[in-house]
Amino acid sequence: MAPVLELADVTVRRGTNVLLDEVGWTVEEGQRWVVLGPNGAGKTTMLQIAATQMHPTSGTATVLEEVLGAVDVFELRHRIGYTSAAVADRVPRGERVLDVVLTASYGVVGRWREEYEEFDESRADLLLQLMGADGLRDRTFGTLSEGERKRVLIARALMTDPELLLLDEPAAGLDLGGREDLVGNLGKLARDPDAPVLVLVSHHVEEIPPGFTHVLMLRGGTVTAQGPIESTLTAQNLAITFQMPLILEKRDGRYAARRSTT
Ligand SMILES: Nc1ncnc2c1ncn2[C@@H]1O[C@H](COP(=O)(O)OP(=O)(O)OP(=O)(O)O)[C@@H](O)[C@H]1O
Repeated sequence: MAPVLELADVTVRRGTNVLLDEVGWTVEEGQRWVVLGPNGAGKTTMLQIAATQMHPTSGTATVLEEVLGAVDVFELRHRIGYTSAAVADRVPRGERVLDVVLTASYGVVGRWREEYEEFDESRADLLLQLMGADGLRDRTFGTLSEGERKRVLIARALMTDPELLLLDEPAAGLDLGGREDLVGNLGKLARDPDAPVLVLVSHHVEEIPPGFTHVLMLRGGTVTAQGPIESTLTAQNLAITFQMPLILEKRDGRYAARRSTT
């Protein structure tokens, strides 16, 4: 089966800055990836390429078997669910939550004159329910807490029944309870064989939901480690990535890391 996502020697340059440096990465059907790295590592840039929001300066990015630069990205975007701080910023604050989810069907933010079927509304309601946000459907987006917004945006990202779901720091800004709820929901999604291929960007190993299968670590635009999570998510690889001696623990499918003082 062809990979869902394939980056080959992908480099992104802005002026003299190298945001990504000859990155190679292959994501296959059924896999659930976490992308870890410190601030400024290039995680968002990598996800923007996967989401077809950015093209590489050099190298080849193939998303859902289509090569970026040789395809109508607007058609391709329909097959990709994507949440990020930038997506959240584009949602009008006065937009009704149900419409935030519904409008994904047209790839727009802000409901205007599009027509929706009853089926679309039922699906949006179901997804809000799946994310534990069904009580919010008639609220406006601007009145939601940070955690509630994240849930709504993941429901939105799932609306088109995507083949690839890209989540850029979905737990950022959440309190402990909110993070645990989110990790629980993403863990359920990770274990669902019908769920899309998942890629989650995070700074923290504590945010990795159980069921995630692979990890890619990035520092300064360069991949420091990648592969199956069991063998690749090690204290040594984390220490190289975060440039700090670290202790890594795993318990009940969850990870925790802290600085080593020895
Ligand atoms: N347009 C640009 N011009 C110059 N440098 C840029 C530009 N966009 C991003 N960068 C730099 O590229 C690097 C990678 O940015 P990116 O947002 O991909 O990192 P990140 O790993 O997602 O970081 P964070 O964890 O802080 O969100 C950063 O140092 C950033 O300052």
